[in-house]
Amino acid sequence: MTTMNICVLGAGAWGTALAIQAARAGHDVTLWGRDAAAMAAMRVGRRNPYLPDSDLPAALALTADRGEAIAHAAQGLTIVATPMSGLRETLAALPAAQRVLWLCKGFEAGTGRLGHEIARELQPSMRVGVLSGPSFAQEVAAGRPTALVAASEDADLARAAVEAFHGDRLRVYTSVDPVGVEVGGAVKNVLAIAVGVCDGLSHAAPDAPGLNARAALITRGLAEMMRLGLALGARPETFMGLSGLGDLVLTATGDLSRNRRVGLMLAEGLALPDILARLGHVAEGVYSAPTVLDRARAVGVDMPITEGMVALLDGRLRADQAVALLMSRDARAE
Ligand SMILES: NC(=O)C1=CN([C@@H]2O[C@H](COP(=O)(O)OP(=O)(O)OC[C@H]3O[C@@H](n4cnc5c(N)ncnc54)[C@H](O)[C@@H]3O)[C@@H](O)[C@H]2O)C=CC1
Ligand SMILES: O=C(CO)COP(=O)(O)O
Repeated sequence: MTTMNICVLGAGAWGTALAIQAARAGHDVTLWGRDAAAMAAMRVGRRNPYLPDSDLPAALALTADRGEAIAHAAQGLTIVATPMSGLRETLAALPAAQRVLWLCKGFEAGTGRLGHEIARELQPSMRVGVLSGPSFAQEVAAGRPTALVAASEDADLARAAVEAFHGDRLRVYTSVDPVGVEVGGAVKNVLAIAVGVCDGLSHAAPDAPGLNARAALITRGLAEMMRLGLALGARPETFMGLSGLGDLVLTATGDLSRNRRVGLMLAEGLALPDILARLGHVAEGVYSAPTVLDRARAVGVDMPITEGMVALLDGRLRADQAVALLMSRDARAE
């Protein structure tokens, strides 16, 4: 293995977990976080409060100086690990020669753009890609087996992602379909909210939605994700892979998912601001849902589950009404 200089920009749960993974693999890793006091505390305690059960490897460098972190990876690999809302600003701050992978999953609020579309707008010559797939940060930090997919039009960049993270606990597959990988990652978050709502309602009454409804939502959700992806130019097989079906199953059914937990709490009748305060982490589906729907409408794609979630998140429908609306749709061919 060749040792690589890697910087991870964003010290939340996922950036920290992958920084731990790359440092354990023997790379020279610098993790940047924007909160200087939090980074100083992490330097002393060797823990990130987002991942309270995982020690930070001694060799992992921690900084609140973004320029220093970027310079460290000038010849290596830069990982953008901010939420979707920070991707634009972070990409704009990078030199064009930097090789960059981002981890965020969503459509940008306001513009409705995917990560690769933002990169094309800001840094057309930059070598870029996305790392996605079913992966709770806590499990990766704990060294539990995980498989990811690195997607880029630049084969060398996808190979660099494999070199940075692939190991006996973390497999990294490559893909040449960043559009499909990004659409999967963005839409599954909205669908996970929907499945959380369904599961949260399941004890409300003997005829409440149960396991049958959950399986139907996941399957029809996958169809909805795929319709949008194909309309945006993705390859159909990508949706059967790790970033599509894989991440949808994980996020919709795994209680570590923040998006699923948003759905469970909406089903309890909690207000969205209270839910987000309780979560303490980003739940991208909340911010992406309206933009997923806007993009779908712009290309003439029907996304009824997403539409129901947008109405619920807006406060136009209650949780039970959003689910009832899906059941009241006209019969059609699968
Ligand atoms: N946590 C997980 O298991 C996984 C998360 N992801 C994705 O990774 C992205 C980040 O998620 P997490 O790390 O889990 O979020 P988190 O909520 O744990 O942490 C987000 C961190 O980003 C920082 N941040 C926010 N805006 C920023 C900006 N503009 N510049 C710099 N830092 C900024 C916050 O201060 C916070 O430390 C999201 O898009 C999420 O969907 C993807 C796979 C797994
Ligand atoms: O993307 C994830 C797992 O692959 C994390 O999902 P949540 O953001 O819903 O926790």
